[in-house]
Amino acid sequence: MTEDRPKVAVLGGGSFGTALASIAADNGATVRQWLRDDALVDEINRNHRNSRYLPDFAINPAVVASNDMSSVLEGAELVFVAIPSKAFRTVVRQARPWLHDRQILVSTTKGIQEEGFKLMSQILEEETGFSHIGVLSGPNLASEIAEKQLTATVIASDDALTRARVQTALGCDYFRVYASNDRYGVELGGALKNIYAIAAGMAAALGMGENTRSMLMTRALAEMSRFAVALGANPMTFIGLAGVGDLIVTCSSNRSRNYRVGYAMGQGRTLEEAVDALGQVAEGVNTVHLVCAKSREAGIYMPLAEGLYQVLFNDVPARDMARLLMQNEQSSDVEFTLSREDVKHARRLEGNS
Ligand SMILES: NC(=O)c1ccc[n+]([C@@H]2O[C@H](COP(=O)([O-])OP(=O)(O)OC[C@H]3O[C@@H](n4cnc5c(N)ncnc54)[C@H](O)[C@@H]3O)[C@@H](O)[C@H]2O)c1
Ligand SMILES: O=P(O)(O)OC[C@H](O)CO
Repeated sequence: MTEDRPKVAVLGGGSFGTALASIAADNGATVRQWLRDDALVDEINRNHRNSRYLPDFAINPAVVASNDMSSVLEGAELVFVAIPSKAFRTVVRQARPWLHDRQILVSTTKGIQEEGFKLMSQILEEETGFSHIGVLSGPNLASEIAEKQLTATVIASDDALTRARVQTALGCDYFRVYASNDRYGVELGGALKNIYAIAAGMAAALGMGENTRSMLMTRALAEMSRFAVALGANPMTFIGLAGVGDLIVTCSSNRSRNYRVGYAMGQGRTLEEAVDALGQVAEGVNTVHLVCAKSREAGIYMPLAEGLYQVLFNDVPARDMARLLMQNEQSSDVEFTLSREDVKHARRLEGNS
């Protein structure tokens, strides 16, 4: 019976918003999807296709698209916001008149706002003041979800109702939803891994080997967790799907937009050419800029992010940067068990003996 079905709204007509809307519909929800583009609205409603963002995907016909925010949000119990970080606050403000505090609001966006280094769920909180707020993040390439490849994600919230409602609305035989109460860590993990995916794409284009790829991902994880812990996240979150899980998929797949930007640059394209050719959002380009500024300000050691910054914005060749990074001071493997300072100290003692 239609009345018993959860009512879900998805804001955003890109690849992830479209994939998510279809999962919720497959799972029995009544789903409305908001997007700006009239032609795309029409295509989704008539042909159940989104040829701009997910051309080969047959969208569940129960998804109804509209560019009218009020009709999309009317009666919605669960609202997913899948809008790139640069436009996130603007769209939440547009939606605000039709949002209310009994709704569950969930960000799926893996980016950071420049002003105040705000994560998207913090923007949801600031713009609404509501308490049922969460973040959905994990190894979730939209195009694989569209193929119904078996996939898992994380709903992170300190609100138990938010976690349970999202697990019920999205969990199905091809999509598992795990719960976390470290919203900040899960959200930071999703944003940070995009930086290293760009570097991994570059390394692949330059023909670097599997040892190199493994070193890059593992040191990326050390760097991400160092940064996140300095900002108050739980380091254990980074051994989960939204940490190492998302890092693995994004650093390994040419379906990742961030990886593709790095790959194109490794083949000799400029950053501008690589981003233009993509035609979709690669959040990591902006994130590396913001994270490097933040880590310099807070004194957090981030050699990989800094190296990538030099390659992206100061024209340092990627291969030269890789060589420079290999000459850095020898350090600790897992610094939560052996600190970097202890390694430095031992090396000083050795030098003096
Ligand atoms: N695509 C994925 O595989 C995937 C998976 C997980 C999370 N995400 C995250 O989801 C977020 C959204 O990504 P996506 O993949 O759907 O992006 P996308 O590039 O496929 O599409 C972006 C969508 O946002 C819309 N948009 C942009 N500016 C807008 C504005 N001012 N007002 C209204 N709409 C606007 C575009 O028209 C488009 O419909 C990203 O932050 C990304 O990190 C993406
Ligand atoms: O295509 P990307 O690089 O934005 O990555 C998509 C998802 O974040 C993968 O989990």
